[in-house]
Amino acid sequence: MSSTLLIKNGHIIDPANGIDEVANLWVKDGKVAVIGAYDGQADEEIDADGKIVCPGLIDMHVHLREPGQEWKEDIESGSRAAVAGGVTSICCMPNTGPHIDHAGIARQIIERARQVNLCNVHPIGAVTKNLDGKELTEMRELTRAGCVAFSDDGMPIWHAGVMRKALEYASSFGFMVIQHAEEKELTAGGAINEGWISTQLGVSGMPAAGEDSMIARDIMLARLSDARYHVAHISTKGGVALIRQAQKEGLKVSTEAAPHHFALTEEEVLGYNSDAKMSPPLRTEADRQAVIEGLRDGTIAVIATDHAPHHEDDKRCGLSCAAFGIVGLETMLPVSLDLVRGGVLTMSEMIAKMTCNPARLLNLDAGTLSVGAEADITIFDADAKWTVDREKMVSKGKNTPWHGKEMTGRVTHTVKAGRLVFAEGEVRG
Ligand SMILES: NC(=O)N[C@@H](CC(=O)O)C(=O)O
Ligand SMILES: [Zn+2]
Ligand SMILES: [Zn+2]
Repeated sequence: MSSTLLIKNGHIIDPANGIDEVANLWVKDGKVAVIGAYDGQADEEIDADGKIVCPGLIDMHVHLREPGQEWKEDIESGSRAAVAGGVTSICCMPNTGPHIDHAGIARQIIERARQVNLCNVHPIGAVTKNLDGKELTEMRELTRAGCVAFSDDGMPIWHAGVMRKALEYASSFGFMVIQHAEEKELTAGGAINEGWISTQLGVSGMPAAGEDSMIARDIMLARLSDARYHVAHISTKGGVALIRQAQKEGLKVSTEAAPHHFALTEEEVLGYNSDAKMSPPLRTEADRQAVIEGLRDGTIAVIATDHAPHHEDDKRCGLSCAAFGIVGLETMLPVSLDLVRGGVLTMSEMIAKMTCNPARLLNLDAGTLSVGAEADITIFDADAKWTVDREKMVSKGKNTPWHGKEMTGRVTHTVKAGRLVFAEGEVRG
């Protein structure tokens, strides 16, 4: 049976197709059918007057914790948090238990995500077995099982020889290696950024040089093999400068920034707040400004959350011992809208960093409102105000640094393949 959905009078922004206009959007049988005037009767209507209608958001850096740590998050709760945040496609990192280091686990995750049936879940395969940085996984097998990139995220690919092989091999079939850039010899034992705040608090720090030196080495390796290299969650001024230079040289190097790294600084940890502890850590104002400049000039093509849910027990044990990571899916959009309000990005540029840009890097068939495309659509009110309440988060993880903070901008509807999966503050299905 055929079904139609009409999204009426919304401000449609589709960066991939250069669309930026108030119009009607018709969805037929789960696909984008028409943008513009069209007379007809729809089975379902959404009034999007005064709202923005864009391709469903893509978050290419998420920790779903399943299999292995389902008390922190699972594929279902993570998918629910995603659609509550307007996200219709997520890439999940392999630091699960077991790790996504063989095809069977990747297939299981995809199968479970299909059962949950809320958003697309694309696994990222491990670079090395057990994420221990020594022996490469069966990378080709992982891509055949549905993995869209490779990373040992949580851990760096430390050995230069292993990294070189991974870059060469992944690139030979067009995939990129995503590096958690951290020189552990410099960061071991650290909990927050190294600087005057770590000194004042008496907490061990992680110097920016730990991130910069790994990125510098990797760029040399990417140059050596003309490989596709992507830096996860970039946080330092030096790192952004290195990536910018490598791109000028024509290397196939890209990066992403997480909302916390362009919105917050290390001052968040002054009250020993472990919900502001993550890896890489919140840095200085100069680093934050450099990340913002990188987003502005295009060096940083993608906004990705690094959604890293943890249980209370892993967080409420003091700054030094608390787990690294914060949740991000449900606050990604309003925090990023500050870039638009601050004149850093146009609305279309911001949306591109969460839709067509990650889709291009990962070869995903998503992130556009092209006629005939799967109707994954996010509708939001850019001016709606709401207050973050950790207890009301859809994610199992309540570890947000924004608890009690007012946000401007709220997702009102999320549509997945033509089906309303989030509306009126409720996840459906
Ligand atoms: N970002 C974090 O602080 N934590 C991540 C690991 C990671 O992204 O490196 C996690 O898995 O908890
Ligand atoms: Zn990481
Ligand atoms: Zn991560």
